Amino acid sequence: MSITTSPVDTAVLVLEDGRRFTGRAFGARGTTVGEAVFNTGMTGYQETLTDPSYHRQVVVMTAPHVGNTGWNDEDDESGRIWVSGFVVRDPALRPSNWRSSRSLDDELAAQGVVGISGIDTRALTRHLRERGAMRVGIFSGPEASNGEREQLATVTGAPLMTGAALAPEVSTSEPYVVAPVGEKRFTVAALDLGIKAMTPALMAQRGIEVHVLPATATFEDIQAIEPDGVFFSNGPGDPATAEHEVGVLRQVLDARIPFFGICFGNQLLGRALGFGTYKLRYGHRGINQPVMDVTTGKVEVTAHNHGFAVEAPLGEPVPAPAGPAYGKVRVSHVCLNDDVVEGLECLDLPAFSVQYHPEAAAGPHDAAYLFDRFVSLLEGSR
Ligand SMILES: NC(=O)CC[C@H](N)C(=O)O
Repeated sequence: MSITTSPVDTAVLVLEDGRRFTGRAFGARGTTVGEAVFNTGMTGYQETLTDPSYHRQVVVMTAPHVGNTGWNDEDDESGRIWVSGFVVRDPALRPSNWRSSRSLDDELAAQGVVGISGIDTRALTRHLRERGAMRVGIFSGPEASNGEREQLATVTGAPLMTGAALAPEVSTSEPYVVAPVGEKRFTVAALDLGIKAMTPALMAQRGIEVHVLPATATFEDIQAIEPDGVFFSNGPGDPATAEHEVGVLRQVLDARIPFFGICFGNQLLGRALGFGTYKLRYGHRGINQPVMDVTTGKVEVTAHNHGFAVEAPLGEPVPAPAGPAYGKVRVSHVCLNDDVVEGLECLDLPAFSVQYHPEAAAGPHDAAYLFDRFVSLLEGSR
C-alpha cells in the first residue's frame, strides 16, 4: 500500500468483476486491496475497525452515517486498525461524543488506512449479496486516475481469502497475562488467533487469570501453564488452513481439558471433531443476527463476523466424524436467518464453542451467559 498526502479528493472502488463506484477519498490516500464484505451494525465501528478478524478485508458499512461519535481512547479491541479498507456513505462532518478525542477520518489517515466515502453502499451491498464476497480495491489520491485496466489488474492480483492462513499475522508474538478481577478462581490458556480485548476482560471479570499465548503455541506450552481450561479466540483467514491449531486442539480434547472457542475457535473445534468448513457466499457481519440456543430454545440477538462456517448436521447429536474418542456432538446454536451452524457442543467431552461473539463490546449482550457456561465447565472439571 502506498500513501500520499495529495489533495486530490476523488476515489474509486473497483470490484474484481469490473463494477466501479466513484466517491470521495476518506482516511489515508493511496491504494488498498482486500476482500469486500459488508457489516450491518449501526454502531460499533471503532470495535469493528480494530477487530483483528477483519485483517485483509475491506469493510462496507450499510448504515449510512458513520463516524458520528468520533474515535476514543477506550474502545479499541486491539492495538491498531486491521481492516484493509473502509467504505462509508456519509461520514459525520463533525463528531460529537463526550469520549471522542479525534475524528474517524483523522484516525484512518493517521493509521494509513485507505477509505472511500460518498458511494451508494446500498447498491454495493446488494451487489455483494447477489454475487458473493469478492476482491476489491480502493484507489485515491493520484492513483484514483490510474487506468481502469491497471486498477482491475491490481484487484485481481490480490490474494484470495479462501486458503489464507492469517492468524499468525495478527497474533501476539509474546505471551501475556490478564489478571483476574478480585479473587482468582481459575487459570485459562487462551490461544490468540486474533483475540479481541473484550474476551479476556470478560473472563477476568469472572475470576479467571487469562494466559494469552501466540498462535504458534504448542500443547506443551499450554500444559506448562497447568490451566483449568483452554480457549481459542476469533481470528482472520480460512479455518481449513489452520493445521497446527487443529492438532493442538485435538491434544487438548484428548487430555479432557475444558475447552471454549469463539468464531475461528468454533471452526477449529468443528475441524478437530472431524467436520469440514466452507465459505459462505457473503458471510454474517453485524450486531443484529438472531440465533437460537438449541439447549434452551431461547433466541438471542447476537454480533457476528464470519465468512466461513462449520458443516455439521442440525438436529440430533451425531458421532464426531474424527472418531469414537470424541464421542457425540450436537449443533447447539443455529442462525435463524439461514440455518448456518452457530455453535457446537460435545456431549462426551468438556468442550463447546460458538460462531458468534458473546464478548461483543458494542453489544448486544444477550450471549454473555456463555462465559458463565465456560465457568460452569471449569467448576465441573475440578
Ligand atoms: N471472527 C472470526 O473469528 C472469523 C473467523 C473466520 N476468519 C471467518 O471469516 O469465518
